[in-house]
Amino acid sequence: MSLDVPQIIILLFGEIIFFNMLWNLRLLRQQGYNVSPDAFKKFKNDQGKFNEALTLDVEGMLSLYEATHFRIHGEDILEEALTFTYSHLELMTIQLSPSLAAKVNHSLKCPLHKNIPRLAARYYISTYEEDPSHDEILLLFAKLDFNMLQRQHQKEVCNISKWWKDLDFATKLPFARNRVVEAYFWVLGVYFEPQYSLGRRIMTKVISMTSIIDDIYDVYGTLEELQLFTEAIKRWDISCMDSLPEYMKSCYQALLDVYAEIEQEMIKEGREFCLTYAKNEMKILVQAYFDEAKWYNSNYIPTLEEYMDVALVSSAYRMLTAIAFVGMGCIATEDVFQWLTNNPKIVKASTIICRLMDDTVSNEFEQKRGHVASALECYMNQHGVTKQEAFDELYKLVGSAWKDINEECLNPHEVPMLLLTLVLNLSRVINVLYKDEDLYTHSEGSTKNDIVSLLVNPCSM
Ligand SMILES: CC(C)=CCC/C(C)=C/COP(=O)(O)OP(=O)(O)O
Repeated sequence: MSLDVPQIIILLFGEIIFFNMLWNLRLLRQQGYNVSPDAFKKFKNDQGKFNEALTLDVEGMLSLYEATHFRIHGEDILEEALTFTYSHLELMTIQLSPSLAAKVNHSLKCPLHKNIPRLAARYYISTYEEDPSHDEILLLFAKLDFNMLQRQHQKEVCNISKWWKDLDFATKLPFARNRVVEAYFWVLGVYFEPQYSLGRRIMTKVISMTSIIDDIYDVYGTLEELQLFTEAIKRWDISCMDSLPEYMKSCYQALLDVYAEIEQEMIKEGREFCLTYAKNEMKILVQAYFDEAKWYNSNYIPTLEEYMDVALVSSAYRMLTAIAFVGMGCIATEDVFQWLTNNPKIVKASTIICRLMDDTVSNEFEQKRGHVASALECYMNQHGVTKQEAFDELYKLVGSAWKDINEECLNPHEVPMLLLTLVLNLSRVINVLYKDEDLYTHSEGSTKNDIVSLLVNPCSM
């Protein structure tokens, strides 16, 4: 390989400059500072391509790759940098030491920005330990902190599992998914810090109930039964239980009980106003579930636009955002809930990521079992294209939604960043659970491993 002068300069002196710039971009963007990526232009050659010499610096390439995930709309240079780094890093792994290859593969599979923070921390502790230059004290504190908090998480998940077992849905509703620990894992992705224990309890219970309700609509209920169920939830009154078929009664009762429990907690905090918003989001969600059931029962395939109007709601991510805010204490004011009700861009983006990633990976399984046409079928039917073409188009929409999220996380923010982080974290959970397949429903493989690493195995001391 012949190198030109700028390439040789990069080789000799560039590593430090290269490294610093990449770290800075990621770290500053992470903190909301809108720094420009234009400085990367100097790493391009006369043909406007990234200098091949950069590939000699694997750590630098990895940092550049990680930084590209913070790109916003119009940042073509970061788009090119992503293609450049991804393709080279993928090829390079065979020549690297096993530990560096593992690190690169891990990043390619799940970049830092799109990973669940608690999983990223657990992984980082283990790779940091392997680094011979690690600081012993720092490592010890990191492990102690991880293990102490893990003990708290273990107690929480034990208590929630007891509640779940007492409901006995495994016997009463055997067609439904039984996923309370997976639901808690989902919530750990949203907030893991010790002070959000109540939020985790509330949110895990709501996800577990939503999972059952989703299966009632998707798998089991007849249209007439679903109409009764939808009306009962909209009226939110225990007397409606009499009108429901037997198998729905225990679910309806449990749903009302969960929200009554939330109400008691909110009364203690003087934040009863949350309940109106939280219940309203659940009512809007079940109406969307019912609309999809009607489409399915009449074999109707909507256009993508028509489908998305309903399916973004049925992704449940706006409802879940409201529930996540309920557990955040006084920072989640009534104005914040009002903001959420107006479907802000960042929340819409997270619902797009949730819906499209779910639809593209669950498609075959769900269609075989019987399910409303997914975004894939809607797009294929509307545009007369192949499944792969539809998949590519929908993935572009997911990429665009991530840029919206990144943009909305830049300063200044409409609502506190602490709350926007929950929306970002919800999107990260989807990226982990719905990347290649539906790992929430089929949780026996990598989800089980992730759950074991967060909730069962402490860091070895
Ligand atoms: C985000 C929440 C509330 C999670 C609860 C569990 C759930 C409904 C997962 C999606 O299941 P699915 O893939 O069957 O969803 P859908 O039927 O909407 O495609």
